[in-house]
Amino acid sequence: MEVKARAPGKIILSGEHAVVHGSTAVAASIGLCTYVSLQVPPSNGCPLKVYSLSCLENLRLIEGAYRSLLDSNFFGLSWIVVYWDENDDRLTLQLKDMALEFSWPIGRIKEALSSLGGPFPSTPTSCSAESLKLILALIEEQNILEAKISLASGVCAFLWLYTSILGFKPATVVVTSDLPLGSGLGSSAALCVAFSAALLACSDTVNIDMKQEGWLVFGESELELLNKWAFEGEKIIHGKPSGIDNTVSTYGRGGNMIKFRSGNLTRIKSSMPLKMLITNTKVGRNTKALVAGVSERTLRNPDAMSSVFNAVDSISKELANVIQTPASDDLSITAKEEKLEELMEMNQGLLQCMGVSHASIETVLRTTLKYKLASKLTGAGGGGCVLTLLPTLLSGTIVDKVIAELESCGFQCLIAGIGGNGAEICFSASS
Ligand SMILES: Nc1ncnc2c1ncn2[C@@H]1O[C@H](COP(=O)(O)OP(=O)(O)O)[C@@H](O)[C@H]1O
Ligand SMILES: C[C@@](O)(CCOP(=O)(O)O)CC(=O)O
Ligand SMILES: [Mg+2]
Repeated sequence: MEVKARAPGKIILSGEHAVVHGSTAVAASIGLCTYVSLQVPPSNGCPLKVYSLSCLENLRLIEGAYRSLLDSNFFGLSWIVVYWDENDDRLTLQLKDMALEFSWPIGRIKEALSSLGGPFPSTPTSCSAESLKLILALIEEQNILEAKISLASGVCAFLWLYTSILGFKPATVVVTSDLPLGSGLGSSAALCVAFSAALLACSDTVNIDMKQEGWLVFGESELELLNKWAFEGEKIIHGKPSGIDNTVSTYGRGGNMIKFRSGNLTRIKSSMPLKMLITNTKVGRNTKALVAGVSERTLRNPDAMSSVFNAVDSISKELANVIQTPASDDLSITAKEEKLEELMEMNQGLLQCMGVSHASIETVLRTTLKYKLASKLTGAGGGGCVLTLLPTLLSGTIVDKVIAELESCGFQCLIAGIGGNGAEICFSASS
């Protein structure tokens, strides 16, 4: 059986970092997703597939399934039934975009992690420091290249989610993504949401008709469970996440945005067309380190930082109001856009106070300001992506000029659809 899951990335229009400290933030999903395919073989001893001898070539497609071949003669033709062999049971994770594969014999995972007691799919549980150590030991055995060591946290999150939700079943899991990694567009959360969605869909906890075709959405209670598991994965990657990224990636729906504060979401409907240019500075950074940096600054300057976080809270609430309030004779779309630009600039100033801007971000701000366009970083900052509001009346020529100038600095620009769908799953018979 194969289950596929997809989960979108996000942009934060206001409130990143401050949201970790209890302020309101406003975010929306974008039309770039992470995809997970999970292939689980049938339980041991069950025939995996029946082939006619003329299709024997196809057997080569099934790695490691040769040992228990059973010859039979069925309706006068020669057929071969292929059984899954327990000794070949492996858990394999392929990170396609990085051309990386991790693979462990199930016996080895059991030996290392059975003390953790999984599976407990309906009880989202945090990965303790001791459990993390055991998981890291399994990853170290795979000799991950130094240059790709930052991926280890994603693999840890995978092993924790996998063994907690499905236990010690063999499977092949393949990950691909449209999202740039470590750029502020929420690739870590999209990964955890897509993993959790695929795993829960395969578990006995979630009641879903596997015969339905096309992309499916979980019901509300399953979405809540999915979001909680994804948050546990995000904790392994971010250290101290607010939960906004996994919430947006789980619950995004039909043009909605999300207002988020202290774990609670309010869906908000935008009453205006919102077009954002996303500029990826391509300066790599790590959310965990940036979030920890803001917490350290807060410990050193509690009163000043509390004022900064309060100011961000007011900006996010105001921004949500502007987005929701319909345009009228008294409040034109242009006036609303000017208000948004001002709020974005104020938020960016406060992000600088938190110490998460970067020279490359400042270059984007200066470049877009030449065209009278307002910008702010999105996500954790320290490099990564910057948002620029593209007002409705802005000519296509200006947009082209800004993009050309930004790209001449070595940055990469894209205009993504805002407010797409959240997590979805799809079943298919394994090929
Ligand atoms: N498609 C993916 N494949 C492997 N790891 C991923 C993938 N997407 C995200 N990750 C993990 O998430 C980390 C990036 O997360 P983070 O620093 O929070 O940045 P962001 O969430 O903004 O992209 C990566 O270093 C990796 O561990
Ligand atoms: C900085 C923060 O507000 C957002 C981080 O987003 P990203 O991982 O940079 O996409 C952290 C969080 O809310 O968990
Ligand atoms: Mg992240």
